[in-house]
Amino acid sequence: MSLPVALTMGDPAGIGPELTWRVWKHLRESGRAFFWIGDPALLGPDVPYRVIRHPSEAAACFAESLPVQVQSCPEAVYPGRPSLHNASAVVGSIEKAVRHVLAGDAGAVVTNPIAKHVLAEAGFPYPGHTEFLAALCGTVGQEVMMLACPELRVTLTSIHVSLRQAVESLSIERILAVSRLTAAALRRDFGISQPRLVVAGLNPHAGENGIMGDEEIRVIRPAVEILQREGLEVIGPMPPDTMFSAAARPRYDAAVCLYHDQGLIPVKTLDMAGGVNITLGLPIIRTSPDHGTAFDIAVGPGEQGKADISSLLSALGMAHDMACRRAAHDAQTA
Ligand SMILES: NC(=O)C1=CN([C@@H]2O[C@H](COP(=O)(O)OP(=O)(O)OC[C@H]3O[C@@H](n4cnc5c(N)ncnc54)[C@H](O)[C@@H]3O)[C@@H](O)[C@H]2O)C=CC1
Ligand SMILES: NCC(=O)COP(=O)(O)O
Repeated sequence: MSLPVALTMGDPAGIGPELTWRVWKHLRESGRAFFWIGDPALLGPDVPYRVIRHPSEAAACFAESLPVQVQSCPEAVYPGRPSLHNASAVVGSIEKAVRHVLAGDAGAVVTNPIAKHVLAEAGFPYPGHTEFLAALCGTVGQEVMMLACPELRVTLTSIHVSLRQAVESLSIERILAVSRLTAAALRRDFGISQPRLVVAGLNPHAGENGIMGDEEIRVIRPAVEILQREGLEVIGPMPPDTMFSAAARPRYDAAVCLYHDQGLIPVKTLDMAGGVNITLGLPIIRTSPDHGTAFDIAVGPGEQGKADISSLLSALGMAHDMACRRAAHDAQTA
């Protein structure tokens, strides 16, 4: 990918600023340029940075300085103490990143973590990046959350809703839409020409023939059968307690899961450090680390604390790989 990646600020009181400069130090010789849309005051005096006006300036200075497009925080930032008054800057950074990618000036958006409850309290009407990005891209309703680590990929039929809402909103149509989108992304962005999916069950033992819940009979199995008739290699509903075992995982390329924690617990348990959050169903590429703001370990400007940079590194690497594969796929199918 020749275009630089746009990296957002995230919550300035979280670990995003520390991760950003440490990841830049790690990648500065790699040629995989990114620029940060954030407040330079958060970087500390020892991090060389260069203010850029346009993403096209990022690659040339990347080896020497962290390219920054300035997004100032209106209020002083205290590590671990998020402020409602900085919400506008957090949101502004995301908006700018998306604008750059939609304009063709950046190759992908990678987001640093935000605190959803803080933004909500400040009046932000979206439960997370995923829904906001869909709104910014004009693709509301098509967004799907994928979490991926080397051992496992999952996609979700519902995202930031209560468990009750996730179950109530489960439908044949939703499983079909998410499965089709997952298969398309595996082909286009992950280079898997014949994707194999598994759809999770919802109930213990996948319902045990209806004695422990009937969603498998009414909703999940009919959806799987439709997908199979379409020619997709898909199995399920599979009992959720065994489908993520080391023996089961090689049977599929992605698992379609029916609520947030059903998919995210196995990924984060297997690989909290290396997991990546990917938004499917957007016209742009977006990835993020799988973890949150980690306010409990956030440190001041330029300080190095306990934060593990692996997940942000994986997110940047994944964005780059997806862009390369997508370009090759699109060129082949054009
Ligand atoms: N993509 C995003 O913007 C995400 C945002 N969040 C937000 O983060 C906030 C805090 O959420 P939590 O559930 O506490 O999850 P969290 O991931 O921020 O923290 C959970 C635990 O993991 C540790 N941890 C997280 N990332 C780490 C890293 N890179 N290195 C070392 N330790 C790390 C933290 O110190 C904490 O003990 C919430 O407001 C939530 O909305 C959560 C997940 C994703
Ligand atoms: N648990 C993952 C998560 O909540 C991230 O959401 P988003 O901000 O990427 O939409």
